This record gives sequence, structure tokens and C-alpha cells, in this order.
Amino acid sequence: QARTEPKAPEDFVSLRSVDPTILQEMRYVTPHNFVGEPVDGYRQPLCILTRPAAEALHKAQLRLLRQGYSLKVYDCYRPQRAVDHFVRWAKDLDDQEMKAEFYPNVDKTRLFADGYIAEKSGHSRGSTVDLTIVRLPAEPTRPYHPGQPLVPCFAPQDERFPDNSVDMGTGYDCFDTLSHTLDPRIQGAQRANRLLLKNTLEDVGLVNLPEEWWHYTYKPEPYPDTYFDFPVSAKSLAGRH
Ligand SMILES: C[C@@H](N)C(=O)N[C@H](C)C(=O)O
Ligand SMILES: [Zn+2]
Repeated sequence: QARTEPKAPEDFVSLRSVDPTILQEMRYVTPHNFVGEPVDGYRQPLCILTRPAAEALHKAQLRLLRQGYSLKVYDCYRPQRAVDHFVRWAKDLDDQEMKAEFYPNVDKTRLFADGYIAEKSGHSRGSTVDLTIVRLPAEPTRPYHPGQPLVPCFAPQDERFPDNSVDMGTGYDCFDTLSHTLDPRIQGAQRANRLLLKNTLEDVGLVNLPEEWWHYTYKPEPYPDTYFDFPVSAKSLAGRH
């Protein structure tokens, strides 16, 4: 018998309904992520957030559009079952399929302890988002084909997996100290790009995780203590006023 799935509270929205101009490349619904397969609970490529977090991103987007840039989100609300999938994957040390791209220099046993993945994630509280900046007009992106050769996420931008974002010094979900937002080895245009993202988002109320240049939480969080588990799908938002 089909399981009755939990629904999102009323004040969760699809980001597209608040700002259709923000680009979306939802990685965990695809196999192009550190696990190497679609992650549990991601049923559609949809960015779901609490309304205040989505409205803050809309404000940031208006500022960036004036400068010729757009935000691009990689992950938004993340169900607890997806986090549980990450935890199961991390315990399976025989599975190192995606290491060469996403964590070449970090032992798989360290990914949680070093702060790159959380067992209780802010994403499940609905006001946390992983994102970058794209120079407009956005170049088309290329699809990932499972099994294709992997390149370290900290290789020069023209060698690593193609992404139409500005150069942040590493790719998304690059579990390495080079992804620490203010790592002193990141200088010049790459540092300026990280600071453009950081300053723009801080101005509208989002706070960065120092270990990851892409990870931001809107404060004050509407649900600071609740870890939701409704699936990422339009159905989770449907049937509400
Ligand atoms: C896995 C990565 N995208 C991320 O969001 N990491 C933080 C620490 C989290 O899991 O909350
Ligand atoms: Zn994140």
C-alpha cells in the first residue's frame, strides 16, 4: 500500500513561484553528486524553501541582475531521509565511486567530522540553500553521464566538470579545505566571486558556513528546531490555501 507522505507546512514555497529568474540545477535529483545516484526523497528538480528564505534570495537576485549576474541554486530544502541516505553512504567504505571528483584528498571517514556533511542538516529546516553566481547570459550546461571520467573538483575551471557559474576556485560540493570560503590560497577573481556571493547574501540576512563557499542559511529561521521529511515534489506543496 502506498505510504501517505508528510506535506510541507503552509509557509514553504517553490522558489520558482517567488523568483522565476533564479537558475536551478538541482544536483541531488541526478546522479551527478558525491553519492553517484539520485538521493532519497528528491522526486522532482524543485527548489523548496520557507517563504522568508525565498524572499531574501529574490532581493539578492534583484541586486545581482543589475550587475549582470544571476543566482543559481544547487540544493534547497533537503528531507531527513536524504540526510539518512548520506549517512548510510558514508558508512559504506567500499563505495568510493565519486571520490576522484568530490573528495580526492579527504578520507571518506572524515566527511562528517570535517564539517562537509551534517547528520542533522540546516537544509532539512527549510531555510538553508547551496548556491553560486552565474554571469549572464548563462552558457548552456552539459549533462553528466554516469561512468564518465572524473576530474578533481579543485582542478582549474576549464578542466573540472563544466559549470556555467563564475569561477569560485572549486566546483560545488568539493569536500576540501580549498572550499573554505576564506581559504587564503583562493585569491584574485575567485576570491572576489566568493565575496560577491557572501556580501550580497549577508546583506539580505543569510549566513555562510565557513567550510563551504556555497552553503547559506537565512536567519532568523522560521523553524530553528524542526527537521522535516516531506519529499521534494510539487505534491508536497499541493492542496494548500
Ligand atoms: C552536503 C553539502 N552540500 C552540505 O549541505 N553540507 C552541510 C554541512 C550540510 O549537510 O548541512
Ligand atoms: Zn548546504
